[in-house]
This record gives sequence, C-alpha cells and structure tokens, in this order.
Amino acid sequence: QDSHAKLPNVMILATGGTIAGTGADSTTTVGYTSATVGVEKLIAAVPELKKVANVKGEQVFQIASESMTNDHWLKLAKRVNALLAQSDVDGIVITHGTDTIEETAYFLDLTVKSRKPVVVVGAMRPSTAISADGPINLYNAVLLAGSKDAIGKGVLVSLNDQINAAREVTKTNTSTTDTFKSTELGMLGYIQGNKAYFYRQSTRKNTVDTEFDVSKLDVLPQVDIIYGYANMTRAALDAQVASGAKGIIQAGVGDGSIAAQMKTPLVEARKKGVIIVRASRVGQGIVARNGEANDDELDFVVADTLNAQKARILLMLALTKTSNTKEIQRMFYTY
Ligand SMILES: NC(=O)CC[C@H](N)C(=O)O
Repeated sequence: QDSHAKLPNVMILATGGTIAGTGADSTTTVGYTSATVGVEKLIAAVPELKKVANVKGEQVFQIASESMTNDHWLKLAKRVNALLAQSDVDGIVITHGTDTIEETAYFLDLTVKSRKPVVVVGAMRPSTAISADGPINLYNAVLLAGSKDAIGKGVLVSLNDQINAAREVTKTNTSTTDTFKSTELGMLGYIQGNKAYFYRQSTRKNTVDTEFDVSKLDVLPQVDIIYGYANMTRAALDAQVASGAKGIIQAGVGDGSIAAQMKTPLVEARKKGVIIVRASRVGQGIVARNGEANDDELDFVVADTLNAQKARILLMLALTKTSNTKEIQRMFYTY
C-alpha cells in the first residue's frame, strides 16, 4: 500500500466484537457470531480509509468483549504505549465489542502515556447485516484518530457520528445503533462531512496527566462489584471477600445508600483491609461523600460520578499505588 506523506499514519488494533461479527444472512442482527472477521478484511471492506490515513492493522485479540479481562487490558495498554512512542504512528484505532467498550476505553484513558489520539470503536450490527454500522464507524474512527483536533482529548469512543470521552460514555441500549451516550455530562462532539468537530472537554485528568503506570505490571488487584437491590443479602459480598477481593464497589441504590443489613458486613470487610467504594446503580449523578453513609467514620470512599464498572477500574489502578483511603478518594475526585 502506498503511503502518502501528507496523510496521518493510523494503526488499527483489532480485538473482536460485533464490528468483526458475521450472521447467517443480511437480516440477522441478533444471534450472529462476534469476532470472526480479521483486521485485514475489516480494512479492505472500507477502501475510503486510504483517503484519510495510511492505515496498518494488527490483530491483538479476537474475542467478544464480555470476555475481556484485566490481562487483555494490560497487554493492550502496553501495545498502545509502545506504538504511540513511535514517531511513525500518529494515532490508534481499537476495534472492540461494544459490551465493555467503555471499560477498555477508561482503562486506556488512565494508562496511555501519550497525547496522540486513541479512538475505541465498535458496531451494533454485524458486518454481514443490511446497513451495518461497522464500516462508517471505522471510517469515522480513523478520521478522528488522524485528526489534530483529537490530540490531547484523552481516549475517545466514537460510534454513530458522535465523539464521547472514555470517562463519561456508557452503553445505554442493548441493541440500537445510538446506544453510546455520555448521559447528562454530554458528548464531546460530532464527526460530519469528513471532519471532527469538538465542543467540550472533560475537566478530569487523563493519559499523560495520570499517576498510573502499567509498564511493569503483570497483574491487577482483585476488585469486585456488588449490586444494590431491595432485600439485598450479604452473600455476594462475603463470597467476594473470601475469594480475595482487595476492593469492593457497591453499585448501591439511589445515592449509594447502604441497606441496614449490609452495614455490618461492609464494616467487617473494611476491617479486613478491603477498600469499600460507594457507587450507584442509578447511572447518573454524584454519590455524595458523607451523604447516605458517614464515609469519614466508616473509612469508605465514594465513586463521585463514575459508574460501578469504571469505579472498579479506577480502584484497581489506585490500589497499585496505595491503600490509603484519603489518597484513593483524592483519585476519585481527580480522574
Ligand atoms: N455490539 C457488540 O459489539 C456486542 C457483541 C459482543 N457481545 C461484544 O461485546 O463483543
């Protein structure tokens, strides 16, 4: 493939998902198989990519993203950092299943050590479907990763012509193509007419401005999530603590409230050294420190506006640096 001096060099790292999925026929939009099409075929399906970047592909994994693990994240972050350190790489696109795209994006947002654009992209319809969204999403992602305007914006998630920040974006619908939203905090911009338009930026630190470094890590601390509901029991919490959890995220009801019967088990877990973070199952809003629980007295941490799955990521990385709850709370107000 010729490389054009004026075009940016964008590396596509493929990990699987629906964007690389195939179905029985063109009307199969559920019940297809994820992660079957290789990166070279994904690139070949969108010849328009050549107009906006010199693209190269690398197949890093070939999985459905519900099977993403800490191990995959460490490998991916190290590969992204190695590539972005090269002067001949201007930006990276990661093709990914949509189920955990927000988690991988936030993990990279906290661990990539470069201001060069990193765009995580997926699709809701498999590559074989009528009006598959993969090709346009991939085209937009490559355009974005090669765009000067995307430099220093942190890790981005782009589908459906919209640009979202890794920290805020979440999957809001099981199956529609407009599923990714930053809810109340708002998207960063759009991609339209072969151009990325940015309107806002997160005030939270990311990439080169974080204190996290995974370059020498092979494993992350075990952090698990318990879900709040009426008539909640301590069974899941106790099992997680017994299995070695160093941190627990409570995706509590409302403002991260703690059910009466859960206070003693959580206090017992904390006394064993487990870090307790109060998040919310609601999906929007701040979990107020010393609001629904006396966090100062209980020595708990609040997740601020992070959803439980992202709070889990920040707590894992925080625990690689400290187990001091004041420090961990500072991190939840910083990232
Ligand atoms: N739309 C999708 O990408 C979902 C497919 C699959 N469950 C995954 O996340 O990889």
